[in-house]
Amino acid sequence: MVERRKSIKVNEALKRVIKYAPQGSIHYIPIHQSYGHFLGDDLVADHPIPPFDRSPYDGFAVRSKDTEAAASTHPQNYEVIAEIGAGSVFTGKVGKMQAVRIMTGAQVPNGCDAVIMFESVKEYEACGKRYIQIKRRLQQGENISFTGEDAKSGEVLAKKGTYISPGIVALLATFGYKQVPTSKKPTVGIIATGSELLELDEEIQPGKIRNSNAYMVQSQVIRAGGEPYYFGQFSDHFTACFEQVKQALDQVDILITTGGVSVGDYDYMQDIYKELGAEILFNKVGMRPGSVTTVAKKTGKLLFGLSGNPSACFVGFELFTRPAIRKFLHAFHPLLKKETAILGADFSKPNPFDRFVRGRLTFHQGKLVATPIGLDKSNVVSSLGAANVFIEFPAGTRGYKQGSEISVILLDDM
Ligand SMILES: Nc1nc2c(c(=O)[nH]1)N[C@H]1C(S)=C(S)[C@@H](COP(=O)(O)OP(=O)(O)OC[C@H]3O[C@@H](n4cnc5c(N)ncnc54)[C@H](O)[C@@H]3O)O[C@H]1N2
Ligand code: MOO
Ligand SMILES: [Mg+2]
Repeated sequence: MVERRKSIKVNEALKRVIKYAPQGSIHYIPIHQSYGHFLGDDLVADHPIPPFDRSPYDGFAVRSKDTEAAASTHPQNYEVIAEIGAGSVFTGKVGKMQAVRIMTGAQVPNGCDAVIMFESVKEYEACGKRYIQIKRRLQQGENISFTGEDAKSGEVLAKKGTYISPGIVALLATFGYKQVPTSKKPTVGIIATGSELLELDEEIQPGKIRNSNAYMVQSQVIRAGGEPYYFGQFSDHFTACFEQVKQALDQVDILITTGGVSVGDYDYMQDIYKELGAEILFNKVGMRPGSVTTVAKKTGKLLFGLSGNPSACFVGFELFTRPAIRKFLHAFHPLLKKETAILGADFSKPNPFDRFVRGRLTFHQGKLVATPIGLDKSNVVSSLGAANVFIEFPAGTRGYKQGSEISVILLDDM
């Protein structure tokens, strides 16, 4: 008799995954490798930015009070007593009706409180001295980038768990993080099962197909922030698969298998979990595709039994494995990122369960538009290439018209 499985809701399944998903350790890595990791600690400004009052222009630094009388009909003259480029500091004293020639990025000399651009002054020489002429009054603080106006000392500029984007790398460099505290990426083992699977360089044979899941899942792991480790593909033999799963689990933080999770005669994954002594968190979810997605836990590690069907495998990974990887990484937002979009085409199927339709999200006249792509079956591979979202059709609904507001899950969420 075929086993009857108890189906649970997607949210409940996700709750169980998040509850048991472990978190990884924090370690230091060189800054040039930090892009794409997650911050393992708050990024705190340990000094103000800019660290000194500086000039945002190439021009002349003056004392604004010396320009009080300046007007187009009444130009004032200032002696240029020094010249400083970025990186140099003028340590002398700037006196009444004096100016310092200053370049963008240089520290404003003590006593000066305004900068005027080259283009706004007239330069001339007299008796071997250099002068400028100013024809308007300058405000105190005019054209000065003040100490701390960009970031104050002690300010938390990015919280632990923030994704390290190129902008975060700029901040890390600004504050001297040659080594960056990051969450260790989980090693995610991948095992493909199926006696029908051909290696990629094998010719197509009757009844056989090439193994696409293993490679698809490896790239999904990388996109989610994990480190994939591929153990290879194995025929549907209980002992061989059991031994491989058992060995692999010792070597990784998270283990993914594809195929063999349904109720077929050669679907051994449930038996493997049993033999391992793993506790099954769920083995049926009220969703399509991916209803057979199974998650088990063993000695603090999660085992994801993803479907063999490519689209079901893809969806099962994004819905359940990605959040577990993000939790391992201490990500600030481990859960899926959603947006509201306008449906780009009619979707007439009934939805007796939560449906996750591969879709393409685009902008149209300032709005997000999500359009289902191609074939919507769980065994297809052709609609995966163009998908950048899942369009969510909740259980108990039917007949969505083009233009309806729908919720989408972002696949490229960083
Ligand atoms: N009697 C029932 N039959 C099925 C049920 C059910 O509830 N009762 N569920 C169906 C659903 S839904 C799905 S999804 C599949 C899940 O099957 P498995 O996860 O057990 O996967 P397999 O049987 O091993 O393979 C399914 C399908 O996918 C192809 N496959 C497998 N591995 C790969 C790979 N690495 N790359 C590409 N394609 C792969 C395989 O050849 C099969 O065609 O079960 C339904 N059946
Ligand atoms: O697990 Mo299946 O994908 O629902 O078609
Ligand atoms: Mg099967």
